[in-house]
Amino acid sequence: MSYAIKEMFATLQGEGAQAGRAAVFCRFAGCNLWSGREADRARAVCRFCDTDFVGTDGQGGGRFADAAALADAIAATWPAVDRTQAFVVFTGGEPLLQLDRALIDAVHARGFSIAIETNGTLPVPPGVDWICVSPKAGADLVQRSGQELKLVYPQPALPPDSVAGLDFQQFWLQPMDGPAQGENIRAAVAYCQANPRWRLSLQTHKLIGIP
Ligand SMILES: C[S@@+](CC[C@H](N)C(=O)[O-])C[C@H]1O[C@@H](n2cnc3c(N)ncnc32)[C@H](O)[C@@H]1O
Ligand SMILES: Nc1nc2[nH]cc(C(=O)O)c2c(=O)[nH]1
Ligand code: SF4
Ligand SMILES: [Mg+2]
Repeated sequence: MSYAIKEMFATLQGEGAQAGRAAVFCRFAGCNLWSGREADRARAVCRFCDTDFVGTDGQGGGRFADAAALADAIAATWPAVDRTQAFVVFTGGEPLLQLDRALIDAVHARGFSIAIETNGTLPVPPGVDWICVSPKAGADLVQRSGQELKLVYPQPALPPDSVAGLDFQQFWLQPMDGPAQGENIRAAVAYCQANPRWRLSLQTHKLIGIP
């Protein structure tokens, strides 16, 4: 199968439990909860997205003919000589529209540990080493287990309590970026203080101006 990639770049994971870790980000094109067009945002299921995932025109993006071609490009993007910590984050868009066993195996064969950022509406195939699910109000949650659950906050129709019983090791609240960001940060801090099972995830890459 071929893969449509919006962009691919080396950076640090900015969010959640792995924040600060060197990573290759591989951003798949397309999502099942929004077309990515601003004209459709107001009637999308997911309306607060901070990401351009349309097309294949970003840095390091393109169409990759097969798993070996994409895995080679990921390996070539890893920034360090030391490959023992090689780490790729599959994101998007929604990576589970395209990520398959062939790609997981090809990336593992090149020595990478694999993380995924997903909205949880599709099952994660076996072999992914670190599953981060970020559930969305109004979308059915299919992937109900993993390493971290990262809830963008607030989503009035999806309170933290409603997902706190799922089978994850860690629970994160990530303040929604947008016009109310300041207020959302304050509300998330207050929620974490009152409910210590939840931790605050800041989007640290935005704070320091890296991708
Ligand atoms: C762009 S999404 C791509 C992966 C997948 N579609 C998902 O939603 O998890 C990557 C991460 O950014 C989060 N995110 C998207 N828009 C955001 C916003 N406005 N503020 C804070 N986090 C946001 C998502 O919830 C997800 O955890
Ligand atoms: N540095 C950095 N960390 C991230 N963590 C999750 C991201 C995403 O868009 O999925 C992201 C991103 O876009 N950049
Ligand atoms: S599900 Fe993820 S990629 Fe899709 S619109 Fe929402 S935040 Fe953006
Ligand atoms: Mg992002």
